[in-house]
Amino acid sequence: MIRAHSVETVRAAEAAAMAELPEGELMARAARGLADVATARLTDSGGTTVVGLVGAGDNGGDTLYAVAHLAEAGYACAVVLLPAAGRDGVHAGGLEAADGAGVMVHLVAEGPEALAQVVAEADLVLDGIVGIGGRPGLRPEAARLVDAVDDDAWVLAVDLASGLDPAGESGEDDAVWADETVTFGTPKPVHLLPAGEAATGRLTVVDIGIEVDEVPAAVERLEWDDVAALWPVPGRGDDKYSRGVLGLVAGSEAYPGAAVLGATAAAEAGVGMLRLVATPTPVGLVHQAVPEAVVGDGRVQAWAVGPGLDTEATDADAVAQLDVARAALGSELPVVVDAGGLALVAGRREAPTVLTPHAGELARLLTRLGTTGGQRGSGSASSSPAADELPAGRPVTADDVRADPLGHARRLAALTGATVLLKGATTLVVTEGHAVRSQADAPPWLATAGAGDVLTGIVGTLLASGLEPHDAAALGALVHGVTADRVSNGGPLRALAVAHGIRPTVRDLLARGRSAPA
Ligand SMILES: NC(=O)C1=CN([C@@H]2O[C@H](COP(=O)(O)OP(=O)(O)OC[C@H]3O[C@@H](n4cnc5c(N)ncnc54)[C@H](OP(=O)(O)O)[C@@H]3O)[C@@H](O)[C@H]2O)[C@@H](O)CC1
Ligand SMILES: Nc1ncnc2c1ncn2[C@@H]1O[C@H](COP(=O)(O)OP(=O)(O)O)[C@@H](O)[C@H]1O
Ligand SMILES: [K+]
Repeated sequence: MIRAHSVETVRAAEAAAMAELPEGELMARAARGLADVATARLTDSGGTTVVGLVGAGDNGGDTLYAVAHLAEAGYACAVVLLPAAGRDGVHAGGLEAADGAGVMVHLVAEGPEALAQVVAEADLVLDGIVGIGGRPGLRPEAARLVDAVDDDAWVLAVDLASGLDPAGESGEDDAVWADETVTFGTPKPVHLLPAGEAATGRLTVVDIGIEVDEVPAAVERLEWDDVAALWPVPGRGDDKYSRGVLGLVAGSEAYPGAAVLGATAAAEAGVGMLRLVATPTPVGLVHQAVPEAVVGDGRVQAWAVGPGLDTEATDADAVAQLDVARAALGSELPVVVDAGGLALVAGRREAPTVLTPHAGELARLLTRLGTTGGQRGSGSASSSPAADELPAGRPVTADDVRADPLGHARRLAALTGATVLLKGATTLVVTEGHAVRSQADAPPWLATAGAGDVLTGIVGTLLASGLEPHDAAALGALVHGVTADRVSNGGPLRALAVAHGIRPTVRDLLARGRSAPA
């Protein structure tokens, strides 16, 4: 599992480590690690020139020392000191090291054109403008230099891409767009959350000897090697009932295919037994595609409610199906609720519940439950001026959710007590009292109709086997995403193919776990 820690945790761990170490040792380790990564990238690309963008804090200090190492190794190195105070405005020890190594030092006072030319010549750019002490956004002089970076240069962000909110809660358009981020000690929330993940690029963690293992993480991400420990594997004493029966309330005369996708996914994920509650057309299709499924209501260990459910339909079959859906939501059994089922969510549910909206569904649900737009989510550290200018009392929109996915997912989790799995390129899993989980395993090809129905089938299977909602949701998102990546293999995919890819994917992930060292 990748664990990201808050800035406060990192500062405390840094202080504890510094108390035990000689002055400057942590920064020396950070700079050495940074220079090693930079050297590896320059070796790969055949690059020879390095430019460091240096801000006022210790992030600039790391950068100055790293550039000094690179100059000593023979690379042509320059730095641009961004503070208006010039040489007096940056880390003194770092500047001394850079001077001593023969690094060319440029000041902002030289003017934007001259500096843009310096930056444009770099094969590798070290972004040391700000780190965890930074406020979101770039100042104009920094933004101009960042714009001047050559498209082919490797942009290496020091600790985090400058301009991003270190907590990863507020999005920021004006930030460095890194090819790679070298972070120290532990990842920070921004590296794993939607607001910062894309600008972070590849994430490399350098060990500098700070201790955070015992401290709760702010954000977690399950990795392939976590699957074996979490995935329900049957034992000798199991039967189909003890493994977990899933009741799938899905499919309608209007959207029959969703039931096939959900049922196929559950069967492929190895559900003990599947009961389908649907109207005649989806029942007929599922009979063909998933002969293992049993039709009709009955005893189950968990429910999956919603794929292709038509809550507007009024014929007798649909009404009977909707009655089962409402009864499932009113029961004390675990439920995963998706698509049409979300329209039936009325508020808090005490039993284990996973809601799996995309941004538009989350917006509609929050609006219906009485939340309004025009303010940021409860989890947001700052409020965006654009959002504040909106009139209070208007409906929450999908754009509101996209601007602050974590804040809105937290709001729904607080309103319903449920685990909220917010779908997107990075899928968030939010449960009150737990570290946020963030999974980014899928290729963009997964953004295709029906993909969500497959996810519901997987998460339902995991709930039926007894997994906690937080684990079922994150593990389901991981397996869904990894399967999509394998099925896509760089090209288009269809939802049914993802469903059919689950079995070999889970088998291979379990085999990895068996061969991994204990
Ligand atoms: N923690 C650890 O274990 C270790 C941490 N290490 C390193 O220290 C870094 C943290 O250093 P830090 O605390 O000095 O803060 P940092 O990120 O350099 O920025 C603060 C400065 O930037 C300025 N500023 C703020 N916002 C701005 C903006 N938008 N645009 C422009 N300027 C802005 C602000 O000045 P102000 O404008 O407020 O006068 C202030 O002076 C950390 O990320 C890591 O790299 C390593 O050495 C090893 C061990
Ligand atoms: N850009 C993207 N990159 C990777 N995965 C994505 C992207 N956009 C959406 N997804 C994933 O694709 C799936 C789409 O599900 P959903 O929107 O519910 O589709 P449907 O309702 O048609 O089944 C979700 O699992 C979501 O996380
Ligand atoms: K930085």
